[in-house]
Amino acid sequence: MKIGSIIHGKTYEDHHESLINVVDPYRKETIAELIPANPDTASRAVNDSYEVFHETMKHMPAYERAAILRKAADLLEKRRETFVETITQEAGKPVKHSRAEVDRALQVLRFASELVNHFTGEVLPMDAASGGENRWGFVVHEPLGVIGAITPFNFPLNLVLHKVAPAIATGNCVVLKPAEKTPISSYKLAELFHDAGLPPGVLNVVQGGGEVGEALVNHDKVHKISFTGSLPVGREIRAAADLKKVTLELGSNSPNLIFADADLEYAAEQLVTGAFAFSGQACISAQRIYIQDSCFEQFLQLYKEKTMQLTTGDPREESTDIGPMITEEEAERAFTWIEDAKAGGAVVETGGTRDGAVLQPTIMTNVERNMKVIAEEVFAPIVSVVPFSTTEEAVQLANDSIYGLQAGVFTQNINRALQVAQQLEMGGVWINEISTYRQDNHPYGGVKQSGIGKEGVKYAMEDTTNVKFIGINHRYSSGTAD
Ligand SMILES: NC(=O)c1ccc[n+]([C@@H]2O[C@H](COP(=O)([O-])OP(=O)(O)OC[C@H]3O[C@@H](n4cnc5c(N)ncnc54)[C@H](O)[C@@H]3O)[C@@H](O)[C@H]2O)c1
Ligand SMILES: O=C[C@H](O)CS(=O)(=O)O
Repeated sequence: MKIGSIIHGKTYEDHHESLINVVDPYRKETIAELIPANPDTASRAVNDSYEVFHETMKHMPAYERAAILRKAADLLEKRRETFVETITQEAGKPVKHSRAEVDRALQVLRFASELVNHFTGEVLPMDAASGGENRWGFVVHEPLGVIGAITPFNFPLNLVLHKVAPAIATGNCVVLKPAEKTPISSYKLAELFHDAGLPPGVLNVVQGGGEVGEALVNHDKVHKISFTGSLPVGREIRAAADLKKVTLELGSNSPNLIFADADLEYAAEQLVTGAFAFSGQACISAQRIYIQDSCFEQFLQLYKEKTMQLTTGDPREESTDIGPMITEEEAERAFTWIEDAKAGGAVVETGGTRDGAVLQPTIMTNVERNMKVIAEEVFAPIVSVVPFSTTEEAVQLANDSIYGLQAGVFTQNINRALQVAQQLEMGGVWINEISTYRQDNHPYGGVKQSGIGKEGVKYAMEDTTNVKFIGINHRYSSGTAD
């Protein structure tokens, strides 16, 4: 299967000397060949979306946009298993987690279709200012135009839809550049939108690696870049984007704080999923667990027992909890971080071994604050368990990071929970829930070096519009527009 860029509903198969192999990370078989867009193709995709925006999309009424998004959701429901298989094949994601991703993607489309008809501006009380009598003021949201969406490998459907659905909902066109390791979901999604009645050119897809992403960032007809991916690439994009609007959804080393009064059994159970689902390759994966010292041993024991029950193997099997990482190189990189930490005195409580791209779920203790496994985004099934004594110390340890995306706090004391939630330097805090839990309707996006801007359907919709003010002096307004 060859996968090319999709422009105005047509697949482009540019002549290109170096095709990119899309590899099933578990079977290590090539499942598709990606034809990278050359600079002309990337530019053609943007120019086409720009024309379609001015000729069609900016005039499309809300009810039509809502209907297309609703139809897309219905089609996704019908094609659910195809997308589940695709995600499992291209990302190596265990099938039960792929199913959860598709179900969330469905909700993203439904939230977007419902919000379209309720997305309002406001009327301002202009006479709040002295001299403002006889005036009305309106705030309206206008679509930005063409949005360049650049996405990562780990949620190849849902994180794409977090950009595409809100942008369509507010009347924009999108040129999407999916991750080159997992481009098939996006290819199928473009087909799905076409079948749902989205006019050609509203969603164009350009295939390839970083250089194709750069072409979008540098194109003067792209009005906004919405990027999800790593911090180094996010930095480059921010620097190159000049005056374009940007949303950057970047990395994290998410902390989870467990106080002695918490339900330890529950916390341990949740944190097995929180740290190890999809081999820790989620930006809000639980990477740091801070546990009050009086119950450190009890928690660690429980946590180890539960972790050792995880089933490793073929991601196509329903019983598999842990499949491969995205590549063997990534598994090797994470493995060397474990070895480095061990050399510095850290202890592997369970796991710590690698077979090809499969890294066993690994719990570490005795980890020092500057070791990579805790200080950097590990993006692998590795979690560090660290004791604390006071609330103040727990907050200080959790905030000791360049990142601030999402955290979990486990305690039965609501006053403490709220106090800690306020003190954590995070985009989001969950109480009695893991950092890794996300619903697609809440605001989501980090502080510090975890990013800029928010997603979560309604919040992403706001970020895909220009806020325009229109005022009227109604004492002197008369006549008709033409
Ligand atoms: N905050 C979030 O919501 C969130 C969600 C998922 C993943 N992530 C982050 O994504 C990272 C893992 O994903 P990844 O390995 O695919 O990330 P990545 O940064 O390597 O790649 C992301 C995308 O950027 C493109 N790209 C690479 N270089 C580029 C450049 N110079 N200009 C423009 N585009 C470029 C890639 O081709 C890909 O499509 C982790 O750091 C993870 O935390 C964040
Ligand atoms: O990888 C980070 C993602 O934001 C995870 S999720 O799709 O939002 O759960």
